[in-house]
Amino acid sequence: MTTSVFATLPPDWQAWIRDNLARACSPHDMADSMARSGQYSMAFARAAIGEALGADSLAALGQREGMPQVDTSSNRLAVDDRAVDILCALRQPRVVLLGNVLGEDECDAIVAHCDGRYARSTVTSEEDGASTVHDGRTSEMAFIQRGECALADRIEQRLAVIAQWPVERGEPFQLQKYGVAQEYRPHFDWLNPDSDGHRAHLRRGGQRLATFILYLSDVEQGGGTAFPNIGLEVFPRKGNALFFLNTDASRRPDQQTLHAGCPVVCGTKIIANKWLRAGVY
Ligand SMILES: O=C(O)CCC(=O)C(=O)O
Ligand SMILES: [Fe+2]
Repeated sequence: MTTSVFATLPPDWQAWIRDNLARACSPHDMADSMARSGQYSMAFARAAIGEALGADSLAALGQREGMPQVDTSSNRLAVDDRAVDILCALRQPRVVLLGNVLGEDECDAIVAHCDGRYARSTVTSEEDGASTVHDGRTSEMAFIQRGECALADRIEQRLAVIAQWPVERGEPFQLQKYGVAQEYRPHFDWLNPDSDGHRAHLRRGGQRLATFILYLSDVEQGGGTAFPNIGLEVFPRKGNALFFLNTDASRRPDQQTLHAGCPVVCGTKIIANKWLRAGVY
C-alpha cells in the first residue's frame, strides 16, 4: 500500500478502517462515520479509506463502490477481437454463462502450461486461514501467477473487459482438475467476515465479489457446476465461462450463491477459477 493520509491516522483509527473493510462494510458509510466523529473532514476520511482499499484517489474509491458486471443488453460482446456469446443470464443472484470466451487452442495451451504442476486441492480454513486439504474438495489444483504466461495475462485482460473490473483486483488463475468421481461439494466462494481465518484473507484485497469459472475441457458425463439453492446446473463446455456474483450490491455475502463442482462420471474436467476482489489484490 502506498500510504500518505492513512499512515497519519492514529493506530485505533487504522484498525477501525481495516476491520470494517474486512467485514465488507461500505467505504462510503465508513467515510460518513469518520466525518460525523468531527475529527476528520469527509475528503480526508475518503482518502484514508481509499488508501486502505489499495486506491490512491477519491475517484478510485468511488469506482470501488460498484460491482463487477457483465453487460447482457446484447447477445454478443466484442472483446479482444473475438465475439463472446451471452448464452444464459440470471438476474438474482447474478449468473451469466458466456460462450467463446476462450478458443480451443487457448484452452489447450493453458492446460499444457500447468501440466505437471498439480497438487491436491485445498480450502481456506475458517479457523486459522491456512490452506487445508478437505474431504469436500477432492480435485487437484495449480496456479498461474500474473506475469508468468503471456496468454494467461491476455485472458485476464479479456475477463477484465467482460466483467468491467480491473485486472489488479483479481486473484491469480487457479486451475482445478477433476478425474472420475472427484468433486467440490457445495460451498461459497465469498470469504466469511465472521470467521477469524477468513478475516485475515479479507485484509488483502477485500471480499471476493465475483467468480469466473473458465471451462478448459469438455467432459463426457457429470462435472456440472450446480447451484442447489436456485436449482441451476451449468454443464462444462470447453471455451465457455461462467460468471457469478458472490455478494449482493452492498457486498454482503449471498447465501443463494452456494455452488458445487459435481462429481465427474466420465472424462476429465479442467477449469480455471478467477476471483474478483473488492480491492487491489
Ligand atoms: O468445479 C466447478 O464447477 C466449481 C469449482 C468451484 O466452485 C471452486 O473451485 O470454487
Ligand atoms: Fe466455488
